[in-house]
Amino acid sequence: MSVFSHPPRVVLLDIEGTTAPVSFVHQVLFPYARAHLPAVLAEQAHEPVVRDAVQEIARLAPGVPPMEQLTRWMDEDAKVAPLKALQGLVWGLGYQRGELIASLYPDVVPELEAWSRAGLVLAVYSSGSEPAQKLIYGHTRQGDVTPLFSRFFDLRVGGKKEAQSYRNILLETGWAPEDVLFLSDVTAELDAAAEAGLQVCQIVRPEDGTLAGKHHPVAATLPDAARLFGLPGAEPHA
Ligand SMILES: CSCCC(=O)C(=O)COP(=O)(O)O
Ligand SMILES: [Mg+2]
Repeated sequence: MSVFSHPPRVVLLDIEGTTAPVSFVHQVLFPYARAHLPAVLAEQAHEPVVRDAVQEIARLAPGVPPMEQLTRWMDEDAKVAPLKALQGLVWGLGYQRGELIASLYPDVVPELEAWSRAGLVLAVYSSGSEPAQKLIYGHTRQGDVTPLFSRFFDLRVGGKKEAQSYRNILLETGWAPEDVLFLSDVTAELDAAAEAGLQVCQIVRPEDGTLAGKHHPVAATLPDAARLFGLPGAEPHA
């Protein structure tokens, strides 16, 4: 039974650590981007995504060679738009060549399908660029699951640790804050979303070694979150 009085109508989902294993992002996606970025930057300099990213790098880090700055950001796991745009471009090539296939936690697709069937609105908010989000959900081991999602939000609405970003999402969609449940593994993101009035739940995946915070409800899987928040589930609720 739910301990919450207002069942959410919208579920906004983080990706890394919430729907996709941290190990997949850090041991497969990030190294793939690191290996292929220099060639893509050199060979596709004329592409608008590359041109815009290089311009933005020059604005953010004047005088630093683009690849040097990108390497710094990758070392820091910085969530910056030009890096995220270029990583998305590289991953696109990887999925196209059949060198990448996206891994999601096993509970994710069945649960999202159950939520979608029940009429919940599903949306993504990740630091990964919108094209990168569509790629990951478009190339999962279970096939293309992008149709489950109505909206895709990335750093263009702002950083995930800032309350204003969540307010921007509410403004853009017209969603009422209390109707939206935000799921993430990162407590600072949940703090920001809660400040904007959203309902929040931390996804603490034991296999990722995520540490549970003290201030928000915690669930180990999406079905656990469904039980906590009174959402319909793929698994019958006890
Ligand atoms: C689109 S999958 C790669 C996600 C990514 O680049 C990243 O930095 C993780 O961000 P998230 O906000 O999903 O934790
Ligand atoms: Mg995350």
